Amino acid sequence: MREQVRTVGLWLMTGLRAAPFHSTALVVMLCLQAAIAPVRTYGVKLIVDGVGGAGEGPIRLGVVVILATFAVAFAGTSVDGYLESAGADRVERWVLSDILRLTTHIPGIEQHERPDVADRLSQLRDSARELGWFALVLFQLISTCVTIVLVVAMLSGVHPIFAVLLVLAFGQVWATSLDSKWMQDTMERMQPYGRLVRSLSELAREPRAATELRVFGLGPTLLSRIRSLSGTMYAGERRAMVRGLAVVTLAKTIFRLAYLGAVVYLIVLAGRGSASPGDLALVVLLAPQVDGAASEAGDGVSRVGVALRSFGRYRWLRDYASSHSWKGGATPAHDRLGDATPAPERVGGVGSAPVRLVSGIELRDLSFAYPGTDVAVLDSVSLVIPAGTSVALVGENGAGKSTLVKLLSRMYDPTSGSILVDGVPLSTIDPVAWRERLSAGYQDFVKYEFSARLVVGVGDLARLDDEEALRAALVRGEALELVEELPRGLDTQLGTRFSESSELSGGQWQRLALARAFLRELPLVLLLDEPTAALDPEAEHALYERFAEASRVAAAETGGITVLVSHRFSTVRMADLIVVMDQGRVVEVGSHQALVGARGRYAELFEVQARAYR
Ligand SMILES: Nc1ncnc2c1ncn2[C@@H]1O[C@H](COP(=O)(O)OP(=O)(O)OP(=O)(O)O)[C@@H](O)[C@H]1O
Repeated sequence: MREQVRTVGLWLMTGLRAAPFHSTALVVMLCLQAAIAPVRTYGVKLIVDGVGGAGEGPIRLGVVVILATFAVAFAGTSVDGYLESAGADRVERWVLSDILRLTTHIPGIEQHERPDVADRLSQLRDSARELGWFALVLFQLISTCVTIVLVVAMLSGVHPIFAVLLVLAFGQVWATSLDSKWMQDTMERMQPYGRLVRSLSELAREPRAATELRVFGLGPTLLSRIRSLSGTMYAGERRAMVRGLAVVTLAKTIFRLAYLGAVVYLIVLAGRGSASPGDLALVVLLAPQVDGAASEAGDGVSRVGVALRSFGRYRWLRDYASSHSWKGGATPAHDRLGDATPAPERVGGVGSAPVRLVSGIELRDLSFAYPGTDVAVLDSVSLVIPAGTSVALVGENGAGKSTLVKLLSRMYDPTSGSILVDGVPLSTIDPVAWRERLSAGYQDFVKYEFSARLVVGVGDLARLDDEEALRAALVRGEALELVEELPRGLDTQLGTRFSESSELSGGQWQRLALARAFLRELPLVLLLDEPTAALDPEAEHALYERFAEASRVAAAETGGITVLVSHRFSTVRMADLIVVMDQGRVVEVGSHQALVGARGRYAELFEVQARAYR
């Protein structure tokens, strides 16, 4: 119940913050409109009673009442459409930007890599439109409730027996909301199918997948998979729809029969002189209003249910973002989904990042399992990386190299053990400040579809307009010539999405990604995770020579460390320290010469590659 109250609180707060004027004006308009039909019917009753002998007074009042309702209806139809859509747009835009703000401000990447969390986030984005319509949904329900209260009050004034109809009207509301709940549950259950259909459909349209799909003749298979998944989804939804329709029809039939019975009873009373003709007119004219209002209230309740679910997800994201904000420097405990436990306070609070390394980085008995799993991907890793060294991580696929790189950039904190930066636990250093001291290049780099200047400049936004710095980074990334050949040089739009843009090859994109990594001068840690996989051997060799030079400068000036992940031993051998990993453990550490001399795992792997080149 407390959770529900918090969700409703968030709902109201969001509407009032995002569209205060529209929300308030809409409430007033809808309440006035809700009163129109019953009040107008009351005007008719006054006229009928006046004509039936009650005199001119009721007739005059009845006419005034009816004219007033027409005036309010006219004013309402002129402005409420605008209020509804403008208010809904404002709320939707506000919520969408808040979702983006919340997700981008989470320092870690768990929410992107953990399927159950990513699933919830995608559900939330899908329901952003529903959040936008929140004001309309809520206010329509309020308006319908006002109608019901007025109508039932009038009917009870005629005879108390009509109050019983209220109970049956709520039976209708309950049936409609049950119908909606079943439908929502089904749609939620079907959501993974929906997402799969969407991702398969995107795959079929994706230009980068076009060649492979054709070579492997995957088109028909993809199509039949999409059809079968859609079939499963629609069958589930149809079942829920039929079940809901049966319950709603039953409730409506009971209500209408009861109302009919009440009207017949009133006719009998009128025959005995216990009810006026105006009372009879009132009851007959109010019949469709009660029926309509009961159905509308049912729809309103079910839409409120949908909106509450959406706002429940929105609230969950807010809680998740706050418990994963790493306040106090600590990452949250690996929580169960939905149980977003607050981050434990850390003694000493957040530390700032050092400006230079004196002793280096030490991994002390470090183990790590990805959140939501209990497989130790890194297992009791202990390693000392002295300041000013370059270290290469090697090992078979899945050995844990990229995971270690993620931990060094504090995308995650270790499950146990620690990373010490000059003796200070990395988990106590502000992640944003720490990342300002890093730079990185990855194999699966991002192809930002920006201008070439920005593609490189995002590596250090402060130096976006520093031509000299950009040029130096391009030289180091072996990308200067490539940019000079672009139609508008650094200001050329890259990618395929704009008519004036230039598309690059995979290797050319990677050179720009490397230039980006080299833009930040003298980082304390330069992380290179297979950053040259798409380069030709000549470019790769030239690049590593420059990169070795850059690491020497960084080493001398700041004690900076370079961490390189690579499967190519010709580059690995240049590193001061080579770390061989196997199934999450460090199995050998040493220089190239020492490890070849030791005739262990490294020597074996090196020999296999060297033989292939002979
Ligand atoms: N987000 C994730 N969630 C759960 N498990 C993961 C995740 N990312 C990687 N793993 C698992 O962690 C293990 C180590 O993966 P990692 O990417 O660190 O290996 P790697 O040594 O870099 O491999 P490669 O040489 O293929 O790049 C693998 O078994 C992988 O399945």
